[in-house]
Amino acid sequence: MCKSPLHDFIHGLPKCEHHVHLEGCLDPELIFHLAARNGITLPSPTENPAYASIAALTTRYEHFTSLDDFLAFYFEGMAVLRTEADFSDLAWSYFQKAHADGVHHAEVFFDPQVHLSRGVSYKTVVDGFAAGCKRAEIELGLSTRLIMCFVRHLPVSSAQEVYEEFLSHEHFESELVHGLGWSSSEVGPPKDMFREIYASASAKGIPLTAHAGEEGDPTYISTALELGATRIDHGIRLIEDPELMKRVANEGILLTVCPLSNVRLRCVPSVEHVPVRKFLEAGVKFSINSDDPAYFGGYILDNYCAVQEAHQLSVMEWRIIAENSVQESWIPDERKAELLVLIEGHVKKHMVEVGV
Ligand code: HPA
Ligand SMILES: [Zn+2]
Repeated sequence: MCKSPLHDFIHGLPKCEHHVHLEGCLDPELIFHLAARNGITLPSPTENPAYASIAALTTRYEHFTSLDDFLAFYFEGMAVLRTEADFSDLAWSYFQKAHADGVHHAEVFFDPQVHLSRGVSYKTVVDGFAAGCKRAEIELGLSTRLIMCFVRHLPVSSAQEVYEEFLSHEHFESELVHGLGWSSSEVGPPKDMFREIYASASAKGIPLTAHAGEEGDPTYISTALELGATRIDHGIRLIEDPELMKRVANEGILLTVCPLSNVRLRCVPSVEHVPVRKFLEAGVKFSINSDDPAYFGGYILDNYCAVQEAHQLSVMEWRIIAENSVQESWIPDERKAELLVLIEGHVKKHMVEVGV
């Protein structure tokens, strides 16, 4: 909870989340619990003292030194997920928290390559996550979308395999998996490593996004756009290239900004340095998201609150953020219209309460 007089308004503001990795919702307690349930040996504390206890692991997460330092824990942690129930329980626990934070629509990432590499099938992963999504739609009234991410630290051939599996499944036809993205290590592997896959997916009209401009410079963003991404995950380093920033604003490309993630991964020294105001002034559309909430110290409302404490936004600025989040969601116009009505009603109610 933040100290802002707008806290209740921000809490109740209808939100869309576009950048959350379901595997990033696996908190230390659940890691230890699932390791025991599935008979999986976590790294021994002599190998890595962070695994000495739930408390030690939680404390270690407060000291990531970079994206890759975090990713080592993230990929190690997800090894405890084995059964369809593990995946559906994890998704359901995220959706309950998101719902409590005022989320009405959530587009959620998952990383099948990493699960396949340890013998868990694509079907187990997708069926489990999809069951969690369905439950959230029925029991909580959320709309949801699954976005499959390719990871940049594994060979392109592994991404190609999972892309073919995605195309061959009924999931593709039924749009159970709605869009594609890429994530993992940014600086190091070739910027355009997914060129062929993105060209093929673009030609099929599949919505595409990409992690870029988190640690990497703005050329990572321009490369992602050149390859067909119509949305950019993170993108905070866009402010270093004013010309590209104009293009992103003119084309209405959404940045899915994750303030607490940026601080924990040392991309910025504090939330004050996340260029929220510069983006608002330049007309760049962005949403505010949690990324890997179990690792970065907060879910979506914590991120909204951190932005409010750092940037003191007005009701009208929050309205713009909320409306842009709806407009750039990958949902039909009718659903957008429903969500825009909710936002308008929420703003009006607030105005009446404060006597404006
Ligand atoms: O913030 C991130 N960046 C890149 N890859 C990721 N995978 C999970 N979270 C992230
Ligand atoms: Zn991410």
